[in-house]
Amino acid sequence: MHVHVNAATSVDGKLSSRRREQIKISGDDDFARVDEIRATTDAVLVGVGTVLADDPHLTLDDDELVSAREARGEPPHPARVVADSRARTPTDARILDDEATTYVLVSAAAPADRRADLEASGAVIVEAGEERVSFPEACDALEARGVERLMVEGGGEVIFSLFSDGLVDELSLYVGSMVIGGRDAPTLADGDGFVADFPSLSLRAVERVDDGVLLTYDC
Ligand SMILES: NC(=O)C1=CN([C@@H]2O[C@H](COP(=O)(O)OP(=O)(O)OC[C@H]3O[C@@H](n4cnc5c(N)ncnc54)[C@H](OP(=O)(O)O)[C@@H]3O)[C@@H](O)[C@H]2O)C=CC1
Ligand SMILES: Nc1nc(O)c(N)c(N[C@@H]2O[C@H](COP(=O)(O)O)[C@@H](O)[C@H]2O)n1
Repeated sequence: MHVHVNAATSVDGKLSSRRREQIKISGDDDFARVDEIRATTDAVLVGVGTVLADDPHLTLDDDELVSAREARGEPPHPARVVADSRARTPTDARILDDEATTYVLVSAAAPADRRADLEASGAVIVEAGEERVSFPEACDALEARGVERLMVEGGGEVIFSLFSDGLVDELSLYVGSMVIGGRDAPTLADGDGFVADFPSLSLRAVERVDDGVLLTYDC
């Protein structure tokens, strides 16, 4: 499986503010670029923190990209995936509408009633891990369901775990020209942080996009 992480940060590396509310960091051209990456993937993954904070939809905005996928014999939108160890995703979350398949990755510790509620709301439950979602197991389970190309849109907890598990193949990072600040504001890679064996990336491209910079790395 190819795992492509895409995110937008402020100059100081923040994904959003300390209020953990969605902030428009990207400009129009960068959002169009994100749509194009989504269009080439089989599934788009976020953590439950992003679902609770942003209530994202994770489908394609551009109808021409939808038509091109259909012409290739693919579903109109990539599947949506949420890493949600205890099945906390709200049943009225936008990712649970019927526009695309939605996988909810849970751990063995997820309560049975919450799993049933999410299944009744259209989710496909995939168990991977004991207390917390195990991404290596989850990737195998998604691959068995036909997901070869996985895009990850955040947030910082999930991105850290994927780097920690050595699962990231590619990173595209849009750095917008704003300062957000805040010691408690989420950053590109949160979690416990590394103290040794820091993942070292290989810079492939640097490009000006909108009023910011797009950095592309092989990982
Ligand atoms: N600018 C940008 O590009 C983006 C910004 N954001 C912003 O980021 C913030 C949300 O980020 P964040 O709070 O880090 O949330 P995440 O989206 O990273 O979700 C974190 C949650 O995912 C669950 N999870 C399940 N398995 C794992 C695992 N193996 N490793 C890590 N987490 C796991 C955990 O909850 P549990 O234990 O219950 O499973 C955890 O609390 C919001 O403010 C949002 O607006 C988000 C995406 C993109
Ligand atoms: N690329 C990018 N730039 C920003 O400025 C952002 N705030 C985000 N956030 C991500 O986009 C998701 C919203 O997706 P929908 O438009 O609802 O499909 C959000 O949840 C973050 O993952 N991304």
